[in-house]
Amino acid sequence: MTVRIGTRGSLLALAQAEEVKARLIAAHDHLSENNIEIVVMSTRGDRVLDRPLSEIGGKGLFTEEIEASLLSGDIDIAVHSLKDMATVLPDGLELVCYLEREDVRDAFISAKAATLKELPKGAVIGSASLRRQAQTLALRPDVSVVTFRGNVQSRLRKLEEGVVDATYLAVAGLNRLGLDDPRVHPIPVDNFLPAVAQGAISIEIASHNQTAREMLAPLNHRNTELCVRAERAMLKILDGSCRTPIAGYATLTGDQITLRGQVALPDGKESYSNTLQGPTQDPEALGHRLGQILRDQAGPAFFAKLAAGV
Ligand SMILES: NCc1[nH]cc(CCC(=O)O)c1CC(=O)O
Repeated sequence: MTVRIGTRGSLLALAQAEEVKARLIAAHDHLSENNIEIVVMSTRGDRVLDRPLSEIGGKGLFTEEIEASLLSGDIDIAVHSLKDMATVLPDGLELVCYLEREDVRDAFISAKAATLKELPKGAVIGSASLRRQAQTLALRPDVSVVTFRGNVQSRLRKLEEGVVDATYLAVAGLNRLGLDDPRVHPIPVDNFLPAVAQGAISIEIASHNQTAREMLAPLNHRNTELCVRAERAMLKILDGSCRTPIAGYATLTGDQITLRGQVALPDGKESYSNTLQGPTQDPEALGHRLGQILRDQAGPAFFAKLAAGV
């Protein structure tokens, strides 16, 4: 039997698929280079590069083709950056495995300054993430944020070409690619709360695929799973559409999860944050509660402004 791993074709996605392959081989005597195949797929999100993700319709953008192949049995498992995954999966699919989370922080990337604060007045920052845009404008209302998409390498190239003065990338992605660059300045999470599930790799299977489920069980990192489940439950309450700037980060101490969350307007002029603790028995309940608290805190006027496209 050959195990087929589906993935997107970016260098980061490939590195993540290779990591899962190596872990499977290490965990199972019957698996080797000879019976695990990495199947590279192109998704709509990879092909449309000239528009912000929030405009093309975030949900399923990077996953549709891969998920169809899981359901048809053309592949057995799919490896994803969990932060790119919708909170509700199509029927018949499941996330069954979470690898230990990498560095969760964003990095500020610039040759001109080590922090956003030190950038010259009116600087131009490239980012397609509404969250990073909102967090940036909240700290520096004078800068402009321009849409800036593409894979990690192409974004670094645009920085080199001087298209922008700075950009952001997740430290996890840079680490997985082995990129060590003097322009990379990790930002403390307290100053710039990361995206929900940032730094976590998750593995999706068709629910009926018992073989895949059992094969992946030894790869699961329980603490990561509990934290990202709480984060994603919060995200689900606040917005499934990717049009709301949302940040969330959970940590675990003993049997308690501490979950921090934030919602903001894209222009950075309004932002609401809160922190809540709850037991590891029910990460979803914690996420739901914090999501509801943030929704009440922000109030109907906030969501009306969001809907109006402020
Ligand atoms: N949205 C693209 C994406 N999805 C996952 C990562 C980085 C790795 C991770 O967070 O797991 C990135 C690039 C980035 O935001 O810098």
